[in-house]
Amino acid sequence: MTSSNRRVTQKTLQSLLLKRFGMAVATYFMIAALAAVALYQELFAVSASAVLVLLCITVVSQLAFLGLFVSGRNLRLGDPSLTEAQVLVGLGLLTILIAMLDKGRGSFLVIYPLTLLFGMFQLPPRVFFRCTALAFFGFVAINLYDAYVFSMSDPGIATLQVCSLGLVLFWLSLFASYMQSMRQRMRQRRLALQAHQETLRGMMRQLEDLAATDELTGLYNRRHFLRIAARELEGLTAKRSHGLALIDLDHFKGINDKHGHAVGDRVLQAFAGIASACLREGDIIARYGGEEFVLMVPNTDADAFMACCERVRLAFGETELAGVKVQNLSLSVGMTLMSMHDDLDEALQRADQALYRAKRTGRNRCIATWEQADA
Ligand SMILES: Nc1nc2c(ncn2[C@@H]2O[C@H](COP(=O)(O)OP(=O)(O)OP(=O)(O)O)[C@@H](O)[C@H]2O)c(=O)[nH]1
Repeated sequence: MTSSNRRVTQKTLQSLLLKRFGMAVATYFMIAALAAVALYQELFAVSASAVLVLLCITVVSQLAFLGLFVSGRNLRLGDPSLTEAQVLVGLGLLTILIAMLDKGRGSFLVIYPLTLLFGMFQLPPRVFFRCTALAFFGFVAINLYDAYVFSMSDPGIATLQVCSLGLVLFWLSLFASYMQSMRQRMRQRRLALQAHQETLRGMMRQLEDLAATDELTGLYNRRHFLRIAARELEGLTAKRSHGLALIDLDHFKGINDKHGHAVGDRVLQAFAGIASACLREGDIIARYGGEEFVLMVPNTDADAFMACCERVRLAFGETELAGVKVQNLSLSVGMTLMSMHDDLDEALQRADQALYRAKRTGRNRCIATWEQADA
């Protein structure tokens, strides 16, 4: 991943985490409103100033989280979402709030599952179970303490509250682990699907290559050449020209007749290798059919194009096949230049006429249409 990509991903993650943090803060506001109602109804066993101290602790804890998110320090931690820490702080504050209450505890118990919901999709099942256990034992501890100091107002209701909280939290743990396994399965399916897509894309690429390539020589085939040559011609500007050449191996029938078809094939392959080695990246060579090839050299002029074709001709003349002595290998070339608004078929015809002239005047030579015009 590039550093700019990483930065974009981190920014998206941070804004998502800040949104979630905003939701948590909104929940704190709602609980504070509920606590205010309880205070008004005189349901607290402690003074209003003790409740105020708890409120201040809550504000400080949330400001600490906000500071971590805004400064980006959370990104240096193992879990940048700080989910476990936020859930634990939430559960701790809630347990203290409940401990401060006298009769209204039952109403605040529903906030335990609400707090735990924040961690349900994020926390691993083991950690989630630990959080629910802490919430449960925190509440049990409050009641045990009340019993110890003989301040339990209604032991029956307290027992019922402990049991119902235990039940709800146990169910929540099971549900969380079920949700996690569902997510895991979905992620595995998505990965498998991505792998299938990649294989399909690879197969498509192979098919495209096969459809564009001549099997024997590995060069482009005629159909593909015509397609890319037309595209190159479209992009041609007024002051530039492309070179187009038809290349025909001389007396190829004789090679086949004398050495056999297999050797003829090797000569065709040797030509493909030599021509590719002589050309530059961007030059387009293709098998036009039989022992005939077509070459397009983009953005060239008469001299440079002639030099290029001569290079191929001379290199092919020096070809040696391992294990067979094929003598006098040569080729003839018909060349033309294409300018803007030129027609590809017409240019191919011009090159063909030049090739015909090269054959007629003795083979093993490059003849250009502009030379015909000069002559
Ligand atoms: N080995 C082999 N031969 C091929 C292939 N395709 C075409 N040929 C042969 O190439 C020969 C071309 O012969 P001609 O068109 O008479 O041309 P030439 O013998 O090269 O004569 P000039 O072009 O006039 O120099 C034919 O015998 C075809 O059978 C191929 O894929 N492999």
